[in-house]
Amino acid sequence: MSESVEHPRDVVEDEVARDAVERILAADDVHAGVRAFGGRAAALQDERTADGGERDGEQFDREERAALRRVGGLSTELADVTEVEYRQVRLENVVLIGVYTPSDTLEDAENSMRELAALAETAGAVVLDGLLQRRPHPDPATYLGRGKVQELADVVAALGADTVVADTELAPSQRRALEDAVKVKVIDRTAVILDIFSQHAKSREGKAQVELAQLQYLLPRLRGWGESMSRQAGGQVGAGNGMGSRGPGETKIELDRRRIHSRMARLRTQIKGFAPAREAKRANRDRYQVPSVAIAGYTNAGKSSLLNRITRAGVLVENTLFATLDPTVRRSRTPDGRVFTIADTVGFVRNLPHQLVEAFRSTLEEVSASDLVLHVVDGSHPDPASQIATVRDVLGEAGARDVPELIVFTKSDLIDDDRRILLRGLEADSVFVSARTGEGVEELIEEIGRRLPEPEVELEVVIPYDRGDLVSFAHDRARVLETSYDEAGTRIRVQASEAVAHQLESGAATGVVRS
Ligand SMILES: Nc1nc2c(ncn2[C@@H]2O[C@H](COP(=O)(O)OP(=O)(O)OP(=O)(O)O)[C@@H](O)[C@H]2O)c(=O)[nH]1
Ligand SMILES: [Mg+2]
Repeated sequence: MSESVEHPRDVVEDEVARDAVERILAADDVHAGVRAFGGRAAALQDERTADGGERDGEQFDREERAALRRVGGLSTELADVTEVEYRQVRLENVVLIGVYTPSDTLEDAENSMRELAALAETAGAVVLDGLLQRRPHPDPATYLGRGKVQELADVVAALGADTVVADTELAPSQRRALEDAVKVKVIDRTAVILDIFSQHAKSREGKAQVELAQLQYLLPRLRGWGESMSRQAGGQVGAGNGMGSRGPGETKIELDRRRIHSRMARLRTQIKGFAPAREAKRANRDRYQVPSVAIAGYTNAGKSSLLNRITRAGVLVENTLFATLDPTVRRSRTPDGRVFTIADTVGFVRNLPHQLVEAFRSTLEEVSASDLVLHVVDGSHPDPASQIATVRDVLGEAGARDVPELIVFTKSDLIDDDRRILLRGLEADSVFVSARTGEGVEELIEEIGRRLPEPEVELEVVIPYDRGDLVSFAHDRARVLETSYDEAGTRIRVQASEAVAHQLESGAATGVVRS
């Protein structure tokens, strides 16, 4: 049911959209209180490195002044917004909105908006503009202040946008009120993230997890034309009495609700059904006590690239958010020859919808069962500290708080020495690597070796020549220190876990020496 939607990005269309922004930015009307961004999608690697992302106050002012410039005659008629299109958000030309409170700095608010732009683009949208309002707190009824909502409606009409995206999770009633005022579809950050996940989910388990999260999100947001009637009915919804309190629209919603509930129940059962396969794999690793490393980190941090560097595994690397949704587990070795598994995981993002954390819990548990978390941080990101905090929050929620963590600043090819010093100050116990140039990767693997549990048994055995399988087993699961060839078979000296040692002993010809 969660088929992915293709959003072919037409270059020409993109240009036209940017033209519209240029045109609007060229004007200089003065409006205070709402800020706008020209900076696009700063969370995406190439955008940032391409234009350096630098802007001074003057540029910012210009944007601010231009933000609410009105262009007449371009309006999008609202035909029908009676239902939430949750599964295929079908974002097209969007305007982003955000509120920042006095406790947020402007810089944070901007970073968050740029990230929202990157998310919207990843979902397939073209971002036309972004508006920020400073307020003591978001308006409970309309998110932005009432006056600003009208200005937003004007901007939307002027730009010909068809969707507004709010940088928050809107209450269902806020979304409705905004939609009524702005006359185009309004969605929130959560819906965008869910949309990206549904486009990127590949495995059956991933798809089921995302669909469950989408349905959970949708449930309180069902809307039909019966909704206004139930509002008129003055809180009698669901009481089932009184004429007019149960229009046909509401009946349909009831029906939808029931269908959603039963679908969710089925998905939960299905997801539970996937657990045994994963547990079997994990149990097999556990049996021979193969140490496990999990790579975790913010989305687009460079996790898959690093895994590729470490294992040459050919994992999908993409300059897009949430490229990886299905955990990949590979094997690698420490420099002294010990085997460990290393797993890639789904990226995190601030305000990761809690429905998703819930739905991906089983996947995240993989992390909590590991011996070491490589917490990968994009060293070139403008705000690594808050990314680190976000990732630690989610790891905590997933029960991985007690797993030893190694901070890995990646993309070191993009940062200078000052930046290194700054990052080192942030996290003293960290390593720097570049998946692109390979810098620091060997040191990282050495560090992994130092931090993984040591095998406890040293053993010398002679394995008969007809048991080649046991010799390769030893190479696979243990650290082979010495090999020589006797008449009776292959003599090897290994360091191994108890379970592996036991296996080797049982197949050995003679001369088992334990130390
Ligand atoms: N310059 C540079 N770019 C890098 C480096 N590592 C990764 N990248 C780029 O960063 C982008 C994201 O890399 P991924 O490895 O897909 O990141 P990820 O953390 O797996 O991302 P998700 O799976 O989407 O959460 C890609 O465009 C990479 O080419 C690096 O060391 N240096
Ligand atoms: Mg990835």
